[in-house]
This record gives sequence, C-alpha cells and structure tokens, in this order.
Amino acid sequence: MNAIETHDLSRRYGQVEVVAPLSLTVPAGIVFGYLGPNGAGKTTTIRMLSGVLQPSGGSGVVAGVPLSEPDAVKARIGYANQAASVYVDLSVEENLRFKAALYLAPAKVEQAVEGTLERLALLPFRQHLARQLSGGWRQRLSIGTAIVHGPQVLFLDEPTAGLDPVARRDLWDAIYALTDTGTTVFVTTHYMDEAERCQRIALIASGRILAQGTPEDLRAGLPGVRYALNALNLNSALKAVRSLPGVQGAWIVGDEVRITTADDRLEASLAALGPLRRVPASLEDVFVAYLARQEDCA
Ligand SMILES: Nc1ncnc2c1ncn2[C@@H]1O[C@H](COP(=O)(O)OP(=O)(O)OP(=O)(O)O)[C@@H](O)[C@H]1O
Repeated sequence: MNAIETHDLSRRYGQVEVVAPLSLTVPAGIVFGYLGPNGAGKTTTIRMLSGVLQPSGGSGVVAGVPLSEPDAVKARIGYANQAASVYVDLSVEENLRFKAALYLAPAKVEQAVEGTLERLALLPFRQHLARQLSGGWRQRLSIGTAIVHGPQVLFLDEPTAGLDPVARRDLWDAIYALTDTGTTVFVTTHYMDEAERCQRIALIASGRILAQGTPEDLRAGLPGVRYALNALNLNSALKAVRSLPGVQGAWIVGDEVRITTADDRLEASLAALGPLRRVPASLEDVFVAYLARQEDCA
C-alpha cells in the first residue's frame, strides 16, 4: 500500500513553476527522504501534500484521502518543521493535550497524550515548560504534537536543522521508532548522513525530481570511478590532479584528495602522485553529480 501517490502535482507562483509536475510514490511505513538545495521546492511540496496549499495542477492521494479534500487530509497527517512550533509557556503534556483536543474526542485525549509521551520518551519531562527544554527535546515535543492525534503520515521539514550531532542521532532513533507502528515519515534534510538513513529518497532541484530510489540504488547507479589519494602536500596534489585532462572533480577531504573520473584510464597517472585507492560513491557524490548534470542541461 502506498502512503502517498501524486500524479503531475504542480505549483506555480505567478509565472514561476516552483514545483513542476511531480509524480511520486511513497510506500507506507517507511522513512522517505526528500532532498534538495535551498529553494528546490521541498517545503512547497510538503505544504501541498499536507492539504495546506492548493496545487496549481495534478492530483494526489495522501493516507488514502485525495488532496481535493484538504480538511480530511489534515486530519490524517502530522506536520512539524524546523521551527519546533510549540507553546513555550505550556508544559510538555499541556502542549500535547492542547493539540490532541483539536482533533480527538475528549474521551480519547488522555490516552493519546500518554501514548505520545511514551513513544517519544518524553515522560520524564512531562511537567517541564517547553521553554526549559534543550533544542533536541523541544524538537521532539514538536514531533509529539504532530503525531498525538495518530496520523498515518508524518511530514518533517528539516527536523534536525541546528541540532548538535548527538541530538540529531537521538531524534533519528525517535523518527525510526515511529515507523514501528506503521506511520510513514516524509522528511526533508540537507544532511547527507541523514539521507543515508532513509529507506527511499528523492532528489529535487528547481522543482523537478532528478532521481529517486534507495540510497544503495542511487549510489550503484552513479557512473564514473572514485578515488582517494594520500598526499603529503594536499594543495599541490589537488592542483596536479585537476590539471589532468579527464578528471571530473577533485576536492580535499581530511588528509586525502577525493577524485572522480569517467573511467579507470587515469588510474596510473593518479597513482604516480601518491598512494591511491578506489572508494565507493557516497550519497553526496550522487547529489553533486545530479545537480551538476542539471546545471549543464539548464
Ligand atoms: N508564497 C510564495 N510566493 C512566491 N514564491 C514562493 C512562495 N513560497 C515559496 N516561494 C518560492 O518557491 C521556491 C521554492 O521554495 P520552497 O520553500 O518550497 O523551497 P525549499 O526546497 O523548501 O527550500 P529550503 O531548503 O531553503 O527550505 C523558492 O524559490 C521560493 O522563493
């Protein structure tokens, strides 16, 4: 079963097509990553899929409800963005209760609040004011308010922006735990390590999907050969690599020069510059390659 299906869903602002006709399928119960540079159209897509922004064209079904019924869509989805939109002067449980009461019958509110406190490990903080929480826990509460009414699909727009690495990792554990009960999570991120954690991803730029699939599929499908070159003087090695005709990209990572070439014909020339090894494509390589290809076509 699919949690999200769109057919040529699009959005214009005036003459500008911010999301070009978009056909997307997201299977239920997975973490789906939606990646793209600033201004790519990620938030606009999420707003259309959440029933808060009317598409300019096309159609879609989210959690079994057509987007032409936005109020019904809103009742079946949850939405949280990087702003961690919570009421800072209310406690954790008051925030959850307030949101639950908007959508649920009074008799179901307390159970929903307790269940959410438990699912997001918020029980020890239940009486803390939201303003007293660290950034990571405040974001977790924001996700709590987005799931307390039991949505089938949860949209998270850059949920980890500005969080430290430990808080980001903890939040990702919490995001994965949500799929245990069948919730589908549609998440945008700029962090490639987070994209690697998604079961499927789509790359979007200038409102168009450039590629989609599992991270493994996208890495395996990337043409070219990648190397890591050790060198004592990184800057002169980088210069030497870049001067070789046929090198598609070269940049410094730590104490190595990372190199992309179309095939292995330059291997001997590169090995002459220092210890050389082949390395697999990363998702960042995939992202950069697709964006470069798109710029070449523009
Ligand atoms: N209300 C609006 N009126 C006009 N243009 C808009 C409006 N909202 C968004 N846009 C434009 O649509 C484009 C896509 O914006 P969107 O916020 O969807 O991108 P994004 O991928 O979420 O970016 P970011 O990663 O920076 O959050 C941008 O060029 C933006 O300026």
